[in-house]
Amino acid sequence: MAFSPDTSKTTKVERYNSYIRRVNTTKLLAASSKVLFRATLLVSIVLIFFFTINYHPLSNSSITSPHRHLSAFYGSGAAWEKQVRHSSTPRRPNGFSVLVTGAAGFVGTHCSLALKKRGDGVLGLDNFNTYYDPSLKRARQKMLSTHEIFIVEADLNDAELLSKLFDIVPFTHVLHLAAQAGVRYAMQNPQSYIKSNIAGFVNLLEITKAADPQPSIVWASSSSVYGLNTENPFSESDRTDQPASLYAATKKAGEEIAHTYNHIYGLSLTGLRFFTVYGPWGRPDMAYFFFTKDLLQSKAINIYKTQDDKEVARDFTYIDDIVKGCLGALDTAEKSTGSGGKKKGPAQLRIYNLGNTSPVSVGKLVSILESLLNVKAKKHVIRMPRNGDVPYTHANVSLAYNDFGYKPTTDLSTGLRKFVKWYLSYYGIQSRVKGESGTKN
Ligand SMILES: O=C(O)[C@H]1O[C@H](OP(=O)(O)OP(=O)(O)OC[C@H]2O[C@@H](n3ccc(=O)[nH]c3=O)[C@H](O)[C@@H]2O)[C@H](O)[C@@H](O)[C@H]1O
Repeated sequence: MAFSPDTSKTTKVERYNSYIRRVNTTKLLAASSKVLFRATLLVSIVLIFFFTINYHPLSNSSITSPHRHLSAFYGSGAAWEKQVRHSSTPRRPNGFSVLVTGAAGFVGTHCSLALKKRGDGVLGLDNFNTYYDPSLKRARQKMLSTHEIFIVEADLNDAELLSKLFDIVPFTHVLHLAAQAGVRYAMQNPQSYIKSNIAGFVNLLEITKAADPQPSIVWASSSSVYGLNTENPFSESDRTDQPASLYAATKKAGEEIAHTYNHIYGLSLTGLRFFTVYGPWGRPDMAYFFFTKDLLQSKAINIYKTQDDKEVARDFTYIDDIVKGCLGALDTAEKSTGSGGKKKGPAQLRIYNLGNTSPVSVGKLVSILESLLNVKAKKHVIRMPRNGDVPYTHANVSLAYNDFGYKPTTDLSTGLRKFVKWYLSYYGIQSRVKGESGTKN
């Protein structure tokens, strides 16, 4: 018989020890789950508090919006609703009621004014982000408010607020100009382009598709969609599948997204490809604007040339011509065919170039500014950095001419003269230009 030790005592002791261990573990688990529960509760409270205070759809490291309240804040209160209704009510028979997104922006401000002046109702929407000097946006807002145009401060991605606006106002049209602009900045802050130009646009389309009545939408695409296109001039039927920058790619994506919402929901959509728009109240991030600033401060400027040492040129288009194009597109926009998100028939889908049809080199632009400002530029002619820029743009506008009589009438010298006059006046700079007032009004 094999030796077998008596294990009955040791087994009892082990069982007892094991029991004690289990009891201790259970106690420990209970205690730790209490601690865990409390910690989770605390973290949740902190997180809820943090997002309530700080969440903003456009928040990112380099662009901020000062308006960080919840949408419920904007959308509450009888006084607020009264302003929304008052601003958006047309004052002419059969006038439009237009929601202008990006109303504190350059093109948005000019279009809002033009619509209001002819008797349409205009409600603005803008997030007043810091991509460029927000004080200029505030000054535009102030100017619009003297014409009884109210701007709601909110982001395109704020679905709750947007639906509230559509609950209050039966908008006939949306002029969608809010976007992350700038070709070269897309390399620094790519996400801001996705947030505004894609997510924001889709959010707007989701709200408008569900609105009853559905408004007609006119929106800003860009000449940059032509990218590396070599046809000259650029026509709407040319290829646009070679964007040179993320900005261009998001605008091109917008055109495809517009197709989808038109196809599924019957939204009437018109995209306008703007060609380098300039003029009074313009954008400080654009070359003509910061060249003016730098020339006046005797700073050197970089003038780009192509990789094969050719001059870079743009079809610079004056703001008043663009405004006429936007109003023409709104006036000829057919009604959307859906209601409450259901398509009832085919709807209009359009794309137009809005350019000047007359490209001018950047060198020529600088020499016009030199003569208007009466200064000599310190020019550095350098090869265009590989940052999304294209060598030239040139619009064929015959489609817009045929459909709504679009005909640009302002040449670059005339337009820049008006810009310089505004610039000197706005910044209170003593004029060196004969006959120009340099006092801020
Ligand atoms: O049509 C559009 O859809 C776009 O137009 C505008 O882009 P662009 O045509 O690139 O205008 P802008 O930056 O003023 O540069 C003008 C010229 O100066 C050259 N340029 C620029 C900077 C510089 O330091 N030196 C220089 O030579 C530069 O190479 C270019 O040839 C809008 O900004 C954009 O948001 C979008 O709307």
